[in-house]
Amino acid sequence: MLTTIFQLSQKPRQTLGRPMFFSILSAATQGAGLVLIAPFLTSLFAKDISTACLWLVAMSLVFLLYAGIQYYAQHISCVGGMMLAQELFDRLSSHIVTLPLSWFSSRRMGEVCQSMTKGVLDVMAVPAHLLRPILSAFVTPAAVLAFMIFYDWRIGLTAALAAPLLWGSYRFAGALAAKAEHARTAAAESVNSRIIEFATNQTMLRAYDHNHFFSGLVTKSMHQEHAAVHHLLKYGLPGMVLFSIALQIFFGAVIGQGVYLLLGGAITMPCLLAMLVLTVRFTEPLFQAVDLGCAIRVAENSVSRMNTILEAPSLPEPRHPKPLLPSAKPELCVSNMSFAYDTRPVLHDINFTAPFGQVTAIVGPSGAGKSTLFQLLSRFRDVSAGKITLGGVDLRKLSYAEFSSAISCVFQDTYLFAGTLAENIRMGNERCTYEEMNRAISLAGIDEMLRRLPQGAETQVGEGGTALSGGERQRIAIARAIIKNAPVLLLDEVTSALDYHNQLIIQNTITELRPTRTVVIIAHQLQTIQSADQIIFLNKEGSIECMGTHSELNRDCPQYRDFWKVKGQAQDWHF
Ligand SMILES: Nc1ncnc2c1ncn2[C@@H]1O[C@H](COP(=O)(O)OP(=O)(O)OP(=O)(O)O)[C@@H](O)[C@H]1O
Repeated sequence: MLTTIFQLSQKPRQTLGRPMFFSILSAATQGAGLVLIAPFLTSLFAKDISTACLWLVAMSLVFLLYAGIQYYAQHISCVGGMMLAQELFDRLSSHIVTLPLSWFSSRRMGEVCQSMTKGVLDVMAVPAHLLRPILSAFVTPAAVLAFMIFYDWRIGLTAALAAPLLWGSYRFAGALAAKAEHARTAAAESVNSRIIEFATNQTMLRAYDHNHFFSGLVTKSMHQEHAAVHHLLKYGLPGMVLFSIALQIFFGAVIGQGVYLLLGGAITMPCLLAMLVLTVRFTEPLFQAVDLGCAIRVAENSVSRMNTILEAPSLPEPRHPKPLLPSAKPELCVSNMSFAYDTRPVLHDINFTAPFGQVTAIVGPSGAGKSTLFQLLSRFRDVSAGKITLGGVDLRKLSYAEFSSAISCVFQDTYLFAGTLAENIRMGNERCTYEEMNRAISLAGIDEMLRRLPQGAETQVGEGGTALSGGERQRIAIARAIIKNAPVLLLDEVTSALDYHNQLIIQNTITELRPTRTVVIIAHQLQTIQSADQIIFLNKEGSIECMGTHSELNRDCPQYRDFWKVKGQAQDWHF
């Protein structure tokens, strides 16, 4: 596991190397201090008080040195642990943002949440709290064992022969619990996923009075986690018992041989006492290691889960020394493009160009693939066949930074971050001037709304923008996209949450932005797209049925005409 953490860390010397070095030094000094007990006891029993005093002073000095090294080791271990936690968090978050959307699912939310919170803390505990006792558990007994062999080779040899038995039972105890620990972590992730769903879908759950039903599901997954913990205890306990038995055998063997040698006159009583004291000190760190075994396995599991996330392939991110986009007025071009979710084809042989300075609208019946096309244009997914180019460059060849600076998106589900309205708008361009901000606010039609709020743009929007209406959230998102000032503007259902008055404002905004942007809109409202320069009409099969202006399609494309007729009838429905 340490090798894996070494590989995961970008500064392994600070996070693990130095803590390890000083932990080993501290354990070796502890071992040296412990072995001095033997000559001290021997001199004491021989009534050689002055030599005993000398050994006592030597022992005190070594323990003083040990205390100093241990303090320093503890300090740099904690610092190393915190650095490691920060590094892992940064690595995970910067990798997650490069993953294709297809990687995310409800189950994965639990995995990501668990890895980025508890997982990071579990791994941080390795250098911060576990490394030193675990290393002591090996280094201190090894130092004591070396001295025992030196002091009396027969007792030392017995201890050395018993060591593999201890090591074997330690490994066995670990292996037994590791599998159960894996199941427990999976169960904990499942609980996390359920809790995230429970907390984020309160509106729907209340609307359908399903809170009781869903909290039952949460409770069920919690019971599964409890069962996994019981399972872990069941499998962890026999290993620990076996290790304790192995320790008792070891202890018994050393005592037995010591007494045998004493009775035969081969060693003296002080020598036996010194050996027994050393044996006790030999076993102490081992007991501690078994206690910490569970924490080590938890950290091992967390490391392996983090690796699974970090090894998930990112959307390819090409790097170029120079920007590739040749034009500041790029057009979006979709050529022979098809897309499938896994094996399920959704879009077939799509061909169209969205020119600069024009508005291209994408319409079609539900399930035709409009949102999928939007995700492909905004490169949240990669096409399965064909290509999408921006300014003549394949999107897959553009770096994330270059692509992102060329495109701004407004999504159907607008999310605002906890903070002020101004902060949320400024996310589009943190360096925007006061004038740019005001222009975006006015273009998005939120100036009147801001005037009504007592704190204006400094009003807190709440997490997710809960303090605002759907339409207000959408207009803030539009202001955020305008302020970014990217040459391509992608809008998904922007007017869906707006009343007629605000729809008109947004349409005027689009008209005003049109000369300086390539605008692509996914629209469900007839009035939104009537003035579009080009309409792409997708059919139920996910192919382009026809394209042209509204009047051209109305004249030449019966499916388009029928589509709006049915939609118009639906809009005219009233109770
Ligand atoms: N993540 C996904 N995995 C698998 N299939 C999906 C996924 N998302 C959408 N689909 C399927 O792809 C097809 C197109 O969906 P899409 O959401 O793009 O249609 P749409 O035209 O935007 O529909 P609507 O107007 O109802 O929002 C649908 O049949 C849908 O079931």
